[in-house]
Amino acid sequence: MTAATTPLPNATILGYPRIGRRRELKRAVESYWKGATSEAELRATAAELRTATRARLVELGLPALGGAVPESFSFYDQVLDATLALGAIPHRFADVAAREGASDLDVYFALARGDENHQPLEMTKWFDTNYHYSVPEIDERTPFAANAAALVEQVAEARAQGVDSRPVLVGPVTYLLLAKASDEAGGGFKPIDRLDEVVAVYAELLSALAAAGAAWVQLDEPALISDSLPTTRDETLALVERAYRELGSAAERPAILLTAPYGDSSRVLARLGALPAEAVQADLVRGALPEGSLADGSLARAFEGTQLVAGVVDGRNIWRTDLRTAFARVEELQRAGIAAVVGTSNNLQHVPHDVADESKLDARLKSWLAFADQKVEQAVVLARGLAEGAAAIEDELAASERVLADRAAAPGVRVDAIRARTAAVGGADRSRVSEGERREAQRSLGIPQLATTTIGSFPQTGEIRRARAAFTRGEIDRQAYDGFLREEIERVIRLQEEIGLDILVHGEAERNDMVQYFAEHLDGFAVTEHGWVQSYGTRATRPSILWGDVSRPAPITVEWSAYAQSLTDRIVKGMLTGPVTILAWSFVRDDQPLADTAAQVALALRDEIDDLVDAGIRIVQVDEPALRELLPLDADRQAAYLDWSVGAFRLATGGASPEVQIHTHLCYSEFGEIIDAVDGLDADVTSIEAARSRMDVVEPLGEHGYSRGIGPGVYDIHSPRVPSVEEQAELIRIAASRIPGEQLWVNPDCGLKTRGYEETVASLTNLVRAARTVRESALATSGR
Ligand code: MET
Ligand SMILES: [Zn+2]
Repeated sequence: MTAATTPLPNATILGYPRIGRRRELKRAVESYWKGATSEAELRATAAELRTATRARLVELGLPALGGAVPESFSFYDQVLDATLALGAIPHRFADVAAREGASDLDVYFALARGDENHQPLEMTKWFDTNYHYSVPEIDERTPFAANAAALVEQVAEARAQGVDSRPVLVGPVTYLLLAKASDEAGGGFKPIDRLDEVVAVYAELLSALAAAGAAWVQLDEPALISDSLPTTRDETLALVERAYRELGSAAERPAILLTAPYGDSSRVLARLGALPAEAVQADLVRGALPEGSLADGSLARAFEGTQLVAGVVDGRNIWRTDLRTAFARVEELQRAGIAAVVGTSNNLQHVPHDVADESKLDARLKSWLAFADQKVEQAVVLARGLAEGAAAIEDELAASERVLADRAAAPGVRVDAIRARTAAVGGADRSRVSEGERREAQRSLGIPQLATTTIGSFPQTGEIRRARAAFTRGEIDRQAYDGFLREEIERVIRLQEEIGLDILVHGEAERNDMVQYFAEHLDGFAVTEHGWVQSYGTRATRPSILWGDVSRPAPITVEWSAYAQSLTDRIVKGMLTGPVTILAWSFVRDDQPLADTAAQVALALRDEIDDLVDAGIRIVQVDEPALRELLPLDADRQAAYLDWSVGAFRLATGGASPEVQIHTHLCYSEFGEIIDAVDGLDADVTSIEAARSRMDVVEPLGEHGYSRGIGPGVYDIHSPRVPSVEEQAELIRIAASRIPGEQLWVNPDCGLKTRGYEETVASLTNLVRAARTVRESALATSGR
């Protein structure tokens, strides 16, 4: 490095939400997509948002100078940003890039969303979060050429505002480990094979940033903490060492902050400290320091000349930090001779903007919460303590203690009756009679071979959304809204009868969201007004806050399911969201193990199943699409996780008598990895996503000797395309070649809520015909 490094200030954050306090970016981008605004207008809105963010961060106390303010804006996705910065445009998009007058932004959105002639880049979950990134497609011929324009523009924009910001980029190793080999890649090719070339392009990007005046750059390498990647952790570490030795030796570059967020970096931290990065961040919420490394001085030796950004403020959750404990940890590092500064555990993109925007939350609950802005303030307080001594922040430390004490003692946080009930749970509560006995008992349901059904939701039409909004705003009363929902249910039941489905659903029209709906009806949860968190691109969700002991004050879904069942002779499935998914898609309390929280939710669902059955429901589906998502990245923690998560599902469903058929639904493609866990759920029938992978999962299922009911999806609901009878019949045949017909169910990949009615009816009609075709040909060949 040519310029002398100015150390990072005492407080920083790894990134800030970029969607805008009122989701301004969503509106701006979607309006650009519709052609209602120009690229220049979109760019101007983006610049305004970035400028407002920097100003806000400085107002909250991050120093304007010295690289404390992260430059973490993205139009859509940070991995996609890296793809553009590397010029790594897949060949199949070369025509878009070559198009007359195509701007960088046109190429960018074409990759993200596809167009008439191009499938978009695949999307998948970013580490163990509910954020989805656009998966880079790399092969031997993918071009790499530095395109620093966007990064440089932002640095210049910040400087004009008087802010010396720190550009943020996904690091080279993580980028390539998250990429997939393109369809054109040769057998055996792995994107990471091209690390050296990619590092060379990063070196060019860094030099452009240095030239633009950036003092610091942040390179995120969460790959370092994951066991769920194509490389082992040791291999990943070796790759990171290779890459950063190279980057470190670049002639002209900003100082590098290398981050290892989202998990435990204790095994690698000392070696990261020894790299030529000027600062290294460790997630000290999820992770720890290397055992004994302070006492024996080894960490201090490794970090000589390197700052350690101590990620003590939780960037994944919305609770106020225990400042006293956090401060002690950073001070301890400093006392051990390490140049430690205060940071967050990860980018704050996973939390909402500002608690102050919530006008309807209970004031007491509100005082316990910290969204992004409050987290920044907390980091700033800790930093002041480092600079001026603990006495200078004693008021804040004491206030933080009071918040924790208030939270611990508040009514509803610990409810004796609920605790007594979970304490009394025994193994028997988690087990039903044997699978075989249940199969026998369920014969009375009269379910045919290759039974057809759906996953639960039917299209959420504009009419449904308008009715719900009118009800929420008080424009129509409960009676009118209920009447509307009943009509909707009746319509959906009649439609399914006409299409000829075997097992019906009520359609879930009453649900705004499969988790929030339950959160709104359970004690122990709160919902926010503006607590939006980006899920992917312009999509955001509003996770509920699980703050107290959970119980069910009254039945939730029974009225709707029972009404649907009263309309038809066919079986209507009851439809619940499972305990793990409810936890995964909410902000959960951090004052007790997740396993305990899950058990409370499970008992509430157990009561709901009881009531459903009493009301005449004979099949209940408990959805667990997030089962895989919460699987820890750290292999050592996976067994314990599967144990409690599977246990919670079994506790929810374990009270159902043998003749009640329990279904579950999981939607993700890496199903093969957790077949044992799925088997452990002990559900009678499981529906899974399989259409896009053309039934890849039936192979491992066959090998596993899976003996339960299984419905591999034959209709990909992610697109409006209508799959033909023959196409769906072919998928059923592939499944039937590995799985006995008695076990096989025929269903779509997932719920239909995002689809329109026209394509849904056509696709389901074909699905029912496909099942009939295969049934008939099977009967013909078996001579029955
Ligand atoms: C993301 S899984 C969705 C399951 C839910 N029952 C639905 O049909 O929408
Ligand atoms: Zn699903």
